Amino acid sequence: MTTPGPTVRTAVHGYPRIGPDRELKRACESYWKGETTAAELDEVSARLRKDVYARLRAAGVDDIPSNTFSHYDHVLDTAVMFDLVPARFASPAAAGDRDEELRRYFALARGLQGAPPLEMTKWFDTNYHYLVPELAPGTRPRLVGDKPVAEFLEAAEAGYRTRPVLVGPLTFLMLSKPADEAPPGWEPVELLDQLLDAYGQLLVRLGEVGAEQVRFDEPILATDAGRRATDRLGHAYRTLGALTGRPRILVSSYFGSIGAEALRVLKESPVEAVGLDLVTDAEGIADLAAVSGLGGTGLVAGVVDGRNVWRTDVPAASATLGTLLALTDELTVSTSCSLMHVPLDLDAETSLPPELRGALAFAEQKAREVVLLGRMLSGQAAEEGAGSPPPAPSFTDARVRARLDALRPEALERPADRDVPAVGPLATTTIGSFPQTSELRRARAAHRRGETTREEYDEVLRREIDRVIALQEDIGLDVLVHGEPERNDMVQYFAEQLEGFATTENGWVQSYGSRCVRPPILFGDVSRPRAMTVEWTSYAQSRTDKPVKGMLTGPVTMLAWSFVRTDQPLGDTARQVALALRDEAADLERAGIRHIQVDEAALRELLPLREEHRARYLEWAVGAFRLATSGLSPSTTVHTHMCYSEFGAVVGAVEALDADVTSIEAARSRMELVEELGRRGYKRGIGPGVYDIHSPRVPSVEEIEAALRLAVRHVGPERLWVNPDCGLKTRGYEEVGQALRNMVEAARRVRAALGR
Ligand code: MET
Ligand SMILES: [Zn+2]
Repeated sequence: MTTPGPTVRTAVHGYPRIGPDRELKRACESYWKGETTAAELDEVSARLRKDVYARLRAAGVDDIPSNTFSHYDHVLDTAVMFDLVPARFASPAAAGDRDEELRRYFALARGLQGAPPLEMTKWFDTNYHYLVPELAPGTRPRLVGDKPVAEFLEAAEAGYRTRPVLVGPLTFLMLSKPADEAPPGWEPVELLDQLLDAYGQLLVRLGEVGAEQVRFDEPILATDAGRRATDRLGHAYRTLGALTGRPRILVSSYFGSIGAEALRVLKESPVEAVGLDLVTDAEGIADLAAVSGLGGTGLVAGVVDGRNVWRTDVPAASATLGTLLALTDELTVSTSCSLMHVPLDLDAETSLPPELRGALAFAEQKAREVVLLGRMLSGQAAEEGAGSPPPAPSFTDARVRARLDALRPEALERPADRDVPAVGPLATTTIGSFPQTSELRRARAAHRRGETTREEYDEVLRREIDRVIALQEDIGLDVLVHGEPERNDMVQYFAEQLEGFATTENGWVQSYGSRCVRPPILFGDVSRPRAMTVEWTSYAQSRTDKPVKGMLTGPVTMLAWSFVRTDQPLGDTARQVALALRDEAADLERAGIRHIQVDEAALRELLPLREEHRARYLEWAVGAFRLATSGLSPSTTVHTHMCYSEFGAVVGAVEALDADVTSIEAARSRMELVEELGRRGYKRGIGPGVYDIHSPRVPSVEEIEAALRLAVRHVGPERLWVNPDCGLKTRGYEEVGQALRNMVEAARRVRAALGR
């Protein structure tokens, strides 16, 4: 058991960068408000970086990454460093003017008067958002920044020999989008050679200052498009590899396997090591076998899950690593991806149930798992490791399982010829939430701290509902909502009330920029002890004669925005959530609610990165939605809502969900999806968002009218619903009132023109 093995190194891809107490969020926000200076912000950031290095060293990690810190986003950092900044933002600041430099950086992320920010989109299938660079044929990448060099030197000064991490050139270009001025058909990846020059300069520069190894992250290789780009991959790393005076190169991918073809290309290229995610799918090992191992190329083996919160099954991971020893001369134990996707430290959680706590590992604990595995592999920790218990215990509930088993397939179908009562033509409604005012937030915080009674807090909520109902009646909307004032978050609100979920006190994860979320932990079989929304929805209904729409968060979205158990397929877990929602929907119906919306905001987000996995996913995702909604009477109107417009990949799913009304973002995509649905003969209701709620701008009656006329042309007036493109919770009442009035007026005009 204690035979000394080869020397094995340990590494992590990255670490939470927001700080143990979300220091980065606070520091950025005060800087934005002008309360602090650039120097003060930089000081906090430097402290946070050093804290990460210190934690990783204390855990015993050998290869500590640098340049994984960011003030907002690592893709944005890369764009700025290579001067890939759209013309609507001012030209580079005079060297040395740090305040100017930071202002421009944040302007790209947050926009300026007259200069909308870069688009934000999800980083692969995670809930982290990156900023999308805009490139055009005339874009000239050049190295103008030195963030990786400066952070390497800063770390070195503090006594840490780090490994700088860069977003790889292929991933960077494939995640960018063509700027408006780019000719149709042009793709950012055509800038590869020019960008490689700039990357090359940076690489050599890093070598000059003493970096021994640089890691290039190429997660794009986990997608179909990335896997098809192996020629470019080979070209990029042959080019970078040929530079003299360069550090060693490690190319890492994550969020899925990269396929044998990409692996072969990297093995044959001059790069010294390849990093693979061996957690997300089981294919990585087969790929390694298919290329007969890596031989002299090092392997960084991601065996500790970087994006979920469960303890690693140490014996199993250790066995995997044992196999890998035969496939490379140089093995490094690592995480599957950056730990920025999990909370920082489990020790900060004091009120989790102990049996659950014992099954969890956050970033701090995961770094230690990596080190333990490394020691076991090199024979230094055999006993320790062998004694480690298996991970996540199963928390099962026989009643939930029995109920699901007993469901007959007929129970999952609503009659195809159902005829829900018409509200339209051009029925007007909203997506659910109304502005979360500071008064509401204060009341919630005070209640959480125990400073107010339940009754007092409920009274605040009832007053808010009164106001939201009165406002909607005044505006003249057709189907009203209660406004969701009781919800801090559309997932957490339900997670707090369902069995099988736990919520954390400090489990913050960066979602974008300074925005952090605390994903709930779905650890056991899910059930609903009592009704979750009926009280508020019924109260709202009691205040108006217009129909009030009940609001539930759908099963896929509940999963997408939580950390989910891995001891059973996601689809099985989704069914349990769906069953609880089915009960809730039934209770709403029994309470007289005639419209029920089940939001599937994240249906697109969980869509697998690779086409070949999509059909299976859509099957269970659609099945879960149907399970949640099919118990309702044929005369209840089932609504659903999705938050995105690039819709090709899921248009079939929209039809399959079989909701009576689907609201979806369309404001920015010129009603393309309505056209597509019209073409396909879609026969249910559709509510293309008629204006973009992500901006405070109030849309004019005329522009909404134009959008509606276009939509009427494609699907006719009867099935067309009129609504904003998402919930209104992030907006203010002033703009919301005006925007909705304009929306209702636009609908009235279009109806009048149709003689209705
Ligand atoms: C992100 S989708 C939001 C849907 C939810 N009903 C809301 O209006 O806020
Ligand atoms: Zn939405």
